[in-house]
Amino acid sequence: MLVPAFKLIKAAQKNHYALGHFNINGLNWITVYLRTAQETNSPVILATSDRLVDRLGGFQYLADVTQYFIRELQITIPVVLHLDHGTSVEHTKQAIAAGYTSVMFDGSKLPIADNVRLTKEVVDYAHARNVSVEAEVGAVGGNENGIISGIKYASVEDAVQMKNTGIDFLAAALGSVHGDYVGKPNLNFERMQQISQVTGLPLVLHGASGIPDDQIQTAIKMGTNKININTEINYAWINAVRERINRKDAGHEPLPMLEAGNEAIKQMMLQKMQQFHVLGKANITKDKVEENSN
Ligand SMILES: O=C(O)C[C@@H](O)[C@H](O)C(=O)COP(=O)(O)O
Ligand SMILES: [Zn+2]
Repeated sequence: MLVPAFKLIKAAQKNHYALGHFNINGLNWITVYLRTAQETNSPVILATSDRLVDRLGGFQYLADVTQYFIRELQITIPVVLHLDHGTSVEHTKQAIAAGYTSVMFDGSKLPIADNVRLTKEVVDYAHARNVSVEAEVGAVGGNENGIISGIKYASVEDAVQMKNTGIDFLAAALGSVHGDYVGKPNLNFERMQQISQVTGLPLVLHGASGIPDDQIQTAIKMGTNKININTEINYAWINAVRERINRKDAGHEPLPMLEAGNEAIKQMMLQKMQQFHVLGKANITKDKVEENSN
């Protein structure tokens, strides 16, 4: 069942766990995520990063193929199809028109006034169509050739301004980095808790690959209810496929190689969902979804 994130994120907030947000990098990712979430009776967020949407086939293809697999694989757990790091208001509208049930508008590179104004436009458009919205304040860092740059810690004031747009969840950047960390992550948990308490919003942790378990647990305690994972899943896939290809008996059939990658995605996803305490939580959220779907 494809659903918006409204009820799922509220259930996570109320019950102190985090939804897993897993990025799609090809069709295999979609089927493995759906099957693993179904097998474990867990709600799941499938996300496509705006920077990759065209290369993956476009919004309509991604929405249609996800719906197709949900039907064919008889998936009954709640599934959110989310636009990750939407780069423009126009793209969030295109994703919604294609059937995405949740969108992120990423205005983190803009001055806060512009970020707030454009996010509000997205919220008005999305909510009128029963689609949930994530926004970002501060900026998540990036790793470019081993050099970390672009980290900007979110302020409480910016978070409050963003809350007033009516968003459903907030990526308050507090020291996390997309891709590999150099040294230890330096997250500001005190600010995280403050933003959570002052805004009352469920928080989103981007760049969660490579963050040690104790910090993930602290983030959940401080109000994080959605955790984004991409890099670690991709490394798991790459390493498994590489190992399978390099075997002496590798042969020439691509499928066993891809299947080794699928299994690695599954194991990493399971590990993350266990860490986020979301395993088996589909019923809490499913009841809420059904209760509120009219
Ligand atoms: O790579 C993308 O474009 C998606 C990621 O930014 C995702 O939103 C995310 O935050 C995952 O972080 P990672 O696990 O450090 O790649
Ligand atoms: Zn991200």
